[in-house]
Amino acid sequence: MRYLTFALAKGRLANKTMDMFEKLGITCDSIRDKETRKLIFVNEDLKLKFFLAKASDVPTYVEYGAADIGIVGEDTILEEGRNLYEVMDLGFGKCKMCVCGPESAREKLQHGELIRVASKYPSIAKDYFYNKKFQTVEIIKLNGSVELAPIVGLSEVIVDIVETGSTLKANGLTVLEEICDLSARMVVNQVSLKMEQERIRKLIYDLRKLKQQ
Ligand SMILES: Nc1ncnc2c1ncn2[C@@H]1O[C@H](COP(=O)(O)OP(=O)(O)OP(=O)(O)O)[C@@H](O)[C@H]1O
Ligand SMILES: O=P(O)(O)OC[C@H]1O[C@H](OP(=O)(O)OP(=O)(O)O)[C@H](O)[C@@H]1O
Repeated sequence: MRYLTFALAKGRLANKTMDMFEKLGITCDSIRDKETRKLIFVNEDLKLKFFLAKASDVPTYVEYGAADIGIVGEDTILEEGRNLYEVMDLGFGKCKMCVCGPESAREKLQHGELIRVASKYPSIAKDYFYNKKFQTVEIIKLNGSVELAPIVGLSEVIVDIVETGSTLKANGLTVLEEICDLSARMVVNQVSLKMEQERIRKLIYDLRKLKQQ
């Protein structure tokens, strides 16, 4: 039997993913070890491999077949636009993609003024404003701590993930428009889904049952 390989977005989703797999009896030695510099973990008995990758790279590994299955946020899937099968909403990692800024930016949005939009998600931001038609925007790509941008005058608004809203609140910002709900998803390589149909379908079936409990 060949190995089935999983690419997990490292960071906050990886632990929740392993919690979910452990409930199905799928474990992996030392993947939880915070000290380890290892990136790949093997379960010999089940013929499974897990590797931890930067979230934005997970869809790339899966599209090229370096991983059969990926677990990643829907934000990353939308942003990367790779050819994948999205097979399951895992029900954790829930948050919203929003346009945020100081209250003073609301009017600029309503009047369709030219605004600068800072985001880790330039493609999602571009699509959102393109579909709104009347708003002209300049998108500025950032790589993190995006809430800084309106505070220091880099942009009028940001497009970013909001979960509890505490980062916005702590920085005097607010949600101005909601773009979409997000959660963690399971994605599958298109060839793997055909070649490993039985094992992947069984996994999806088990995860669905677990979700209903
Ligand atoms: N409050 C939240 N903030 C950020 N991401 C969240 C939140 N809640 C759920 N998520 C989900 O977790 C995913 C991973 O977030 P995490 O913060 O671990 O990595 P990241 O900051 O996107 O990656 P990196 O630090 O490599 O840039 C996000 O893509 C999103 O789908
Ligand atoms: O609504 P909240 O619960 O406050 O969560 C949202 C914050 O969390 C994320 O940042 P992250 O911690 O991933 O750091 P980053 O900004 O450097 O990506 C996101 O970009 C927001 O800043």
